[in-house]
Amino acid sequence: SQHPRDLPTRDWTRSSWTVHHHHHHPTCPLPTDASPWSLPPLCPEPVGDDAVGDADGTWARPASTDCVFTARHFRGGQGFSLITTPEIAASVAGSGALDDGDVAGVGDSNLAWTPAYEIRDIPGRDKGMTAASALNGHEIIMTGFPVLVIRMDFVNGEVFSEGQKSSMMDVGLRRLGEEQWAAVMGLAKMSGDENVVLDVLQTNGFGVDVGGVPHLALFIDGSRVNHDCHPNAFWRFNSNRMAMEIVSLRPIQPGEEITHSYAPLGYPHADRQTILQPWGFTCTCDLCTAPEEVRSLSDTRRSRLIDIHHTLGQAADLGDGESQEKREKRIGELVLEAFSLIEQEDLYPQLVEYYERFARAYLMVGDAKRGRAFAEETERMWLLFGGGEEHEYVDGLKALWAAVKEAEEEQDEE
Ligand SMILES: C[S@@+](CC[C@H](N)C(=O)[O-])C[C@H]1O[C@@H](n2cnc3c(N)ncnc32)[C@H](O)[C@@H]1O
Repeated sequence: SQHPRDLPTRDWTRSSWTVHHHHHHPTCPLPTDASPWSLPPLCPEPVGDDAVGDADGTWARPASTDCVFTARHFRGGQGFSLITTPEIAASVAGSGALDDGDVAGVGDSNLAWTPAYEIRDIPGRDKGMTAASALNGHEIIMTGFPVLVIRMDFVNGEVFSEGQKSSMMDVGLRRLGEEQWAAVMGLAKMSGDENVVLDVLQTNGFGVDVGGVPHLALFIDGSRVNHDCHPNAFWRFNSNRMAMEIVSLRPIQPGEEITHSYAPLGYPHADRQTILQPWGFTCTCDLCTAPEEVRSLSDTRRSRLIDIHHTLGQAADLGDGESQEKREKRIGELVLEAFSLIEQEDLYPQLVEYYERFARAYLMVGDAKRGRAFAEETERMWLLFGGGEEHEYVDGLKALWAAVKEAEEEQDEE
């Protein structure tokens, strides 16, 4: 994990949803028609340091070894290549995530539709995304579909040699045609790695979950969004639709640059720099270039907010031996202070996480009523930021509601 310490902040800008298998096909095609892959998967025999071969020279490819899968027709011909295990590829194919039928904006002939954004030159940052017209808060600015999705362990592991990885990535992209190849090669690169596709992926990849497993996803337009520590947008990924959305956090003026934070929100300056190191740039956003006294005030507030998060996580020990009333009062003070800090730092998206902290702190000292109230707020924020009922924290919320019910039952018994 990139987190420099045990920090509370959920990374809204790097969020993702996992594949749920509740897609319904309107028709029942023959099994042989069901495969979305337009080419046979490419499954080379791994020769990396961690590849397993048999001593007697015979070799059987382990079932969970990565292959290159390609769907050329994906999203009206954009095309899509996936480097992952056959099991995960089968779950993606079976979930209907690659069908174009019910994906808005694909395949319909609404020529009057114009995107809400433009890709433009931004001084000092090469290219960036700007608003084509005025936007409200919580508007979907862009829906993007990946050209390439690669299993993280394939990239980081040593089952395949570096040469094999490089050629598998090349093949995956080449199979999408000259236009997509050129578009990807034109994206920002930072490391100068001789595996150019890997360099592009490290500079522009979005960490997403597919089949509950970490993958890196590459989007052409989505790659042009620059980082800001006080962003006006965030992104989310829905693996049921293989779609990434960039969503406004607040009203945006026409021509204003659209940004999201590559790092989780809420960290002080030094931590942010550490987190951003893998991207290889020094952040020039307003918060990072603010006068020293402004920045240090912001850092103080952020550090204090993180402290409160830790303290509330151990609310069971808070004012040990004190009366329940005193402990609830102490929690109430910390909750109010956290609210004020979140407002001053404009960390509104962080509330989704802090509300759960507040709920759990109250439950820990046996205050089921306040616990329930903050659980409701947590759920409301998840629906808002997750984009509806299909958000990624469904299981987490179930656990939270179970804890609320347990506390309520205990109270009834008293
Ligand atoms: C994912 S790309 C963003 C789009 C990029 N500007 C382009 O022209 O394709 C990431 C790169 O953009 C630049 N960048 C993004 N946010 C920045 C920021 N806040 N300050 C300085 N450079 C930034 C860095 O060069 C970084 O490696």
